[in-house]
Amino acid sequence: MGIHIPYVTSKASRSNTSDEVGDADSLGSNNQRESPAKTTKVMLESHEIQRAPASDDEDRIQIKPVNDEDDTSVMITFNQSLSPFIITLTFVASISGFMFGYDTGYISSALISIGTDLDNKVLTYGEKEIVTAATSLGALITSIFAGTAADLFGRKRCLMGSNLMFVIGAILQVSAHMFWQMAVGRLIMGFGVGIGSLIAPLFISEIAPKMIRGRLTVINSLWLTGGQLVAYGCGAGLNHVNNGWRILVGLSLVPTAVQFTCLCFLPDTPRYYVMKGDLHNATEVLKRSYTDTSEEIIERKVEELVTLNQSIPGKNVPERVWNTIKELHTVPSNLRALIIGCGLQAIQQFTGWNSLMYFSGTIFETVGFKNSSAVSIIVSGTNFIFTLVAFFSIDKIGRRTILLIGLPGMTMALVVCSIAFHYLGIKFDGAVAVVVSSGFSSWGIVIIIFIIVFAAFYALGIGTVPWQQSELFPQNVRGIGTSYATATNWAGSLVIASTFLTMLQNITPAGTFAFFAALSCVSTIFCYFCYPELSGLELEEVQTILKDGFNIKASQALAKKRRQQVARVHELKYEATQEIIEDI
Ligand SMILES: O[C@H]1[C@H](O)[C@@H](O)[C@H](O)[C@@H](O)[C@H]1O
Repeated sequence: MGIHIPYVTSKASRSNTSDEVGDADSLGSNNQRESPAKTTKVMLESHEIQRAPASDDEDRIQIKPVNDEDDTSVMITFNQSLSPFIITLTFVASISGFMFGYDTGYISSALISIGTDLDNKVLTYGEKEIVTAATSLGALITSIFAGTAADLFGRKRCLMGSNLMFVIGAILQVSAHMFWQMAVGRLIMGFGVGIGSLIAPLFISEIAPKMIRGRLTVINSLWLTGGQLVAYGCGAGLNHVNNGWRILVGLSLVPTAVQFTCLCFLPDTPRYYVMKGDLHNATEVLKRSYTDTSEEIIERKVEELVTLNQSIPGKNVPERVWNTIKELHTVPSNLRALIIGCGLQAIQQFTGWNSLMYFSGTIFETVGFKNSSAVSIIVSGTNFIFTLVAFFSIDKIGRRTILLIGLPGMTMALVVCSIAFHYLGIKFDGAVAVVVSSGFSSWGIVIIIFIIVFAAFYALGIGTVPWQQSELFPQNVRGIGTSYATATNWAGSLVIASTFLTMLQNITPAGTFAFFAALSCVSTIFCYFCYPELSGLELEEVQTILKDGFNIKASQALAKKRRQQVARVHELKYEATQEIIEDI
């Protein structure tokens, strides 16, 4: 029994699509390789299906293997549902996301419950800023090197190294009685956070089937925002427990231990094995990832990875690193990718979200809410829920669209908060905030509501999209390119964490929120002009889009077309399955 799935040739697809996508198609088809016009056999749900040359244009599946890394991805996608092995790898790698979230989240409650436990005195605003910012500083330092380290030592070993940093950092904090020990513990924990924040999305993007790469990467963000939520929840629960903050820090050892143990039994990514010349392990991992895919396709996939690996120039490691850095800055499409990658990460941080993450307890206490932890849970819960909304919309609605909904929404919410803070009238008496109109205020309610609205728009767009950074860069500069972008994230986080409370004091809360609103507004303009729609695009298409400009219109047309094609593949898959069922 055979079902005919018409074969695609790039020539045919080009002639078919030119009027639909105009510029986009001519951009997308530049470097396409001709698919062999021969009959290929593929397996669908253990039944043999034949791909035959198409006789008429209408029936052709217009998916063309055009990317820089895997001609085989389309075939694999056709044959393969998501395997338990890929799900396991994704979830284990995402524990780093959880650690990122938990470690940046617990500090808000800990700052309140530490009381006089360190140096027998209440922490000043400056000391609070140092303890908070130490983690961002640590993360900044390691994120600069983590991309190169991942290529040298492997993604898995880097993640395991980050686990060790988490353990050392947590032990130092749990046993701290002096402010400086606490700060050093936070710094070392930050080393782990920086490595994990870069490697986890990279790891996931390297093992994910292309068509759902966006979603699987958002799983890491879901764990991240989930980690923040859990930290707030535990923080609220332990608020009145003596030394509760020590338990809060100690709890972070659990996910670290789980990840380390799991990683002992799991492999690295196929791409890393190929880089090391270990083709046997690369093949094994691919086989376990794509259990329904034929050996022939797996072999071709490995060959493609090998070809790509050879395209990185240089005889030895330092030369290759140097050439990669040069290529990142001198190839125009890479430079544009870098501008977008770093730009989005900078926007994510400089629009102020983390000031709420780190200091929401302090802010809500300032506006008169006694149960500040409960409000913080609502805010981080909103962040989590809207990351879930992003998970469902990032591939369907598209990255650019959700960004351009999110940023104006954030601007509006920040403007309202700024106005409300103005009328609430907060003054600083030394380091202590004093609300001018004491008692319960309706402006306080407005602030809480619009901070929640801000959280929703943030999580939907800019909180999630920048972590898709791996797709911006071609394989040969991906490690270093994502390192730059991640380092930008942590540099921004560091600046915000170390200046926010000082800003509140010096330019007032109204001024601080107005400043963030202005940055959100400028960011909307940046994204409107510079961020193309990348959902559903093959990686080489991303490069081609960025070759001679940001090509927004062309990218939108191409993304739309790719979505239609994927829908058509699913339709065909369904029809084929139906036919098999009928035959039985
Ligand atoms: O994407 C994440 C997420 O939005 C977190 O809530 C935030 O704290 C991080 O800084 C950010 O990178």
